[in-house]
Amino acid sequence: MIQKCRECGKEYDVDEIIYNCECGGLLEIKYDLGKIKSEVSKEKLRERRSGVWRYLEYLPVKDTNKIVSLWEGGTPLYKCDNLAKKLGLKELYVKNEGANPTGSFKDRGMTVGVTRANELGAPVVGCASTGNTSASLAAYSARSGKKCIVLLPGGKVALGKLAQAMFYGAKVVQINGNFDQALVMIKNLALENKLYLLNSVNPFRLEGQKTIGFEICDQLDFEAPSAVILPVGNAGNISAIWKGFKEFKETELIDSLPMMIGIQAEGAQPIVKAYKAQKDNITPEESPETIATAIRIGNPVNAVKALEAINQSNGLAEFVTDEEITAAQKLLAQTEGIFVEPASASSIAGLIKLLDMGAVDKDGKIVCITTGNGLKDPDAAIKASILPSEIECDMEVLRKVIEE
Ligand SMILES: Cc1ncc(COP(=O)(O)O)c(C=O)c1O
Ligand SMILES: N[C@@H](CCOP(=O)(O)O)C(=O)O
Repeated sequence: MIQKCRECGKEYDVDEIIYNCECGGLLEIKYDLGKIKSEVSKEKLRERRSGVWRYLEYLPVKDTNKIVSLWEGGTPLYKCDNLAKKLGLKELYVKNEGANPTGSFKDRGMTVGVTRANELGAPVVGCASTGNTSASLAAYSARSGKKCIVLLPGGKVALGKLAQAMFYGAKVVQINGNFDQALVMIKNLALENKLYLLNSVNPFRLEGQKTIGFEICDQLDFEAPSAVILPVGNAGNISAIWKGFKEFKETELIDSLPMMIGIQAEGAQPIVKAYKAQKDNITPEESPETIATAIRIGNPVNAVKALEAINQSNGLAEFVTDEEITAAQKLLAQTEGIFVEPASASSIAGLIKLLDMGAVDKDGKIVCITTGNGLKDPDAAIKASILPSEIECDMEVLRKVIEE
């Protein structure tokens, strides 16, 4: 197991704390997949409890006694027949990552990332965040007795996420700036050795997130879906999940790969623009804006990897409007009983848009990933709801109201 630069191929020992190669390229964890193939089998994996650590052989951990876990992963893959019928689809699934311990997919990354911090003996961890990364890191650092510092874009973090980061005991600092600026600042602190950085520039964290791909295949009886649709912000998740699918295929646990479809919000779509212009890197957006605050990101650090995942998989990238996001959020809640935060609903909004454009095969096996729980952002949900009627304690009035 080594850290390897995706750009120049330079290799680094796994114990070296480094976030970018000296050439500036992003790092990836590489394994001896031949060895893993000889060690794992579908049956062996199935004997273990579901969750991130079911896939231990594929994870960069040396000392299992150092694992920091809140039982993350093992999230439901709902077959959504009501929604499928409405949209004219044969087979639609929602992989609901909102069911993780802190309510988002970030927990999969943090169990591995904070375990790495534990192995390295790092006493302080930190991140910049639009909300979920901070909520998750705060929880895992509490569990492992580490100090946690989070940098947030002031006034742009959903209430539930802010409450989580504060309540788990992190030192929360809000900047008068956006997420992209916060990430530059916290990375500077990491380079000054003030903390161990656990944003998605950290390749160990992303290894945990690739288990979403493993788990989808596992839940589909070791078959890959035809398409996976997910929201894209800093773009670590789509890259990680694609890596997961490829590793499962290389170790012969699946025999095909899905199209990776990334969805961004209209006001924060650097990857969509680059994809449509057939470029392999983005032009950063200076003032990203969307109701889906989790993906309000203009300069995604993993953009190159995400574009590669999309292109390698014959996938695509599309944007959706805030109105389409809110409509999809409601539709999913009211047809399937699944309450997700706005960013997550962009996967459903994207699916609807792509179906209208004829860009998705209606007969395929489609998986939409919903990345965060609806309770994270109560303001957005309440704004989009019909408010309760208020009445006196009078049965006559009540009867009238319920008939309206
Ligand atoms: C709920 C939610 N969905 C999607 C994303 C986007 O994930 P990524 O940054 O890995 O692209 C994030 C965070 O970025 C998020 O918090
Ligand atoms: N949506 C993210 C943004 C940060 O992304 P990361 O994957 O680099 O941590 C968040 O929840 O903060």
